[in-house]
Amino acid sequence: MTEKILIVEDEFIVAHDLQMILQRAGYQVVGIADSVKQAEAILEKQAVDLVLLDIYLKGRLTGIDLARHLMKIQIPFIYISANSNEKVLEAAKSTSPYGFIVKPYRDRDILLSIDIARYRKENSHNMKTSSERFMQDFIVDISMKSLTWQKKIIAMASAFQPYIPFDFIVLSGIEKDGKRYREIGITRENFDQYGLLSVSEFMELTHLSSTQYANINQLLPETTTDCIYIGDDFENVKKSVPMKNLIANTYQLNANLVKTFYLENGDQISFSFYSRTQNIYQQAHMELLSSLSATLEKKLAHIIDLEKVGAEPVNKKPDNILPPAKTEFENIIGKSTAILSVLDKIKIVAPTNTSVLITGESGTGKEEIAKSLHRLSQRNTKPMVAVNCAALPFDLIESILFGHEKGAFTGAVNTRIGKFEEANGGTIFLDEIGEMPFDLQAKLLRALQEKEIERIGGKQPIAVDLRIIAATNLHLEKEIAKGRFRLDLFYRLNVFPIHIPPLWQRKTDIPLLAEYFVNKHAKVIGKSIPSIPSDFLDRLLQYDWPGNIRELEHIILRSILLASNGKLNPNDLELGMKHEEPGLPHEIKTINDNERDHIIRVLALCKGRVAGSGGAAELLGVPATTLNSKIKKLDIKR
Ligand SMILES: Nc1ncnc2c1ncn2[C@@H]1O[C@H](COP(=O)(O)OP(=O)(O)OP(=O)(O)O)[C@@H](O)[C@H]1O
Repeated sequence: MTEKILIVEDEFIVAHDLQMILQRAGYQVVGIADSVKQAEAILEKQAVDLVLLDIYLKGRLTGIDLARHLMKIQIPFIYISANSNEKVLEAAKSTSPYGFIVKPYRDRDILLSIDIARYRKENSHNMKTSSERFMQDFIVDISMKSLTWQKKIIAMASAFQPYIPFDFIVLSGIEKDGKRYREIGITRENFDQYGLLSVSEFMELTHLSSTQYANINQLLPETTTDCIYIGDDFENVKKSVPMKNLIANTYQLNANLVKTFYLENGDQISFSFYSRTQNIYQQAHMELLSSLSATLEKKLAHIIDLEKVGAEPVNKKPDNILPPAKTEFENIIGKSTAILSVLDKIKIVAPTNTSVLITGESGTGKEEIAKSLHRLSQRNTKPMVAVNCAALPFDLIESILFGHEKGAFTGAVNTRIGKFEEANGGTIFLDEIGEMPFDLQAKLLRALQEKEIERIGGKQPIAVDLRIIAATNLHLEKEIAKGRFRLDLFYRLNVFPIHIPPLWQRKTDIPLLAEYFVNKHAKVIGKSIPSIPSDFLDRLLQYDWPGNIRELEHIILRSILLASNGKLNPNDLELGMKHEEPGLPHEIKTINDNERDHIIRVLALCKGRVAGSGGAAELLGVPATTLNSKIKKLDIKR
């Protein structure tokens, strides 16, 4: 089918140039508009598959205004603008475009961006239908299981979580007579661990007497009208509905989505989803619930037994019906809202073929997330090949990625298979993608789009079937604004972004991580550390963790090495966590001298051990072979 494209551009010459490019490539141009008003008139009359959109147009309204309308009516669009400064990009980004082309452009930039937009559209469509299908099947399935109503509710909540993230749900039932409310709360305790909360337990938690509770509830109970409350709307609804205010304050919640289902027997069941994450609920969440309405209205009566809700005691302990988190994410420790939402995202995207861009500061666990994505994908029997783009020698990078033929250049004595071919059928993990040389970014983009690579000196392209996961600790939009990163590559990679927050934003994970690292390293080192003293933990919690989880792990490893009589000493932490004040040191050392001194200090700490767990190489975060060659080069002697 020929895609129908609308051009919204106020410069006549540019608009006609675009039209020629598109028509030559076989696209149908359904119109050219020079203002938002004119574009809206065409959109009303014509079916349009894609809009090419300039930012500054005739009239008061800009392309960004039209973009908001296009978002609503779900028509993909690509910006074409001469303005690529950070501010414009930020505003454009908030409208979720499918691409951004900077003027002046070449014909192939336009065509490539349309290909990328098509890729993104197919992905979001597949993701939407697969989540709808999954939830439909799940609801039917769980309704037929012979489980208690409590277990069924928890199973359903847990299935909803990746698609409609929440920290708390209020389930309200209104029976046929319209009078009696049945209410129950669902709390998230951990990944795939939920607890049910009865009204009396909620009263206990909030120190309210039944009269006080009844007063609040009678004033205005939890609402049942379908609505999304985010930002100011959430603040306002808290003021007008005291029950919402109480719930939000009790669990530090910041957004709410309400959806009611009308059962065949006349009962109504309403779901009020709450999240700690601000602005999290969007129209897409409501649409997913609406698409499930028919199934839910038929099946909910077999899942939630309103007669029993409120009449029976609920489980106090978190219930756990699905396989425990350990089997899925055993390498990722943490139960902060921030890390749980990362795990939810992994769960959604892992089984698909979608490209993922992982962002986060150094040492936040980007590589661990990439490993989980691969492990939970259908490609897990094939390799995941990791490439650190920052560590590749500039002149060899192309050959390392794509391979070369024998004799392709001086020194190419044998044919060499590149990382892309090595990862065929599996996943390629491009770490530190922001460091990839600009020229090579075009080749990478071509490889991704055309699904084929060319070895240096090769005569024919080689087909590769890969899933790409990229990671960066750079702000890629800033790199784009500085002209160091390709905008089109960014759009191709950033199909499903996962941001990992730094450790200081999820300090609640520190005790769990500390316990995990103490157990992991004490065992290998052969020391018994039965517990973590509270003063040691307090000290860890006070620190601001500029180096994230990697730094936490190293500091704990070093405290274990220094511990005597099986007791971790908070004073040992001082050593590791002290930060030099910025500024010039008294004595200016060469880089080599500095490196030499640092290695000597770490070797002394590890009693001269280079390799293995607890060895200097591990503490320094380099392979033992690298450290050995540095020791030799820097002439470090025992
Ligand atoms: N949630 C976690 N649970 C347990 N270990 C973790 C977690 N996150 C990270 N780690 C550990 O912390 C260390 C650093 O993680 P990782 O290498 O994945 O970080 P990164 O973000 O890729 O760093 P960089 O940007 O420097 O490449 C690793 O040893 C990893 O196993």
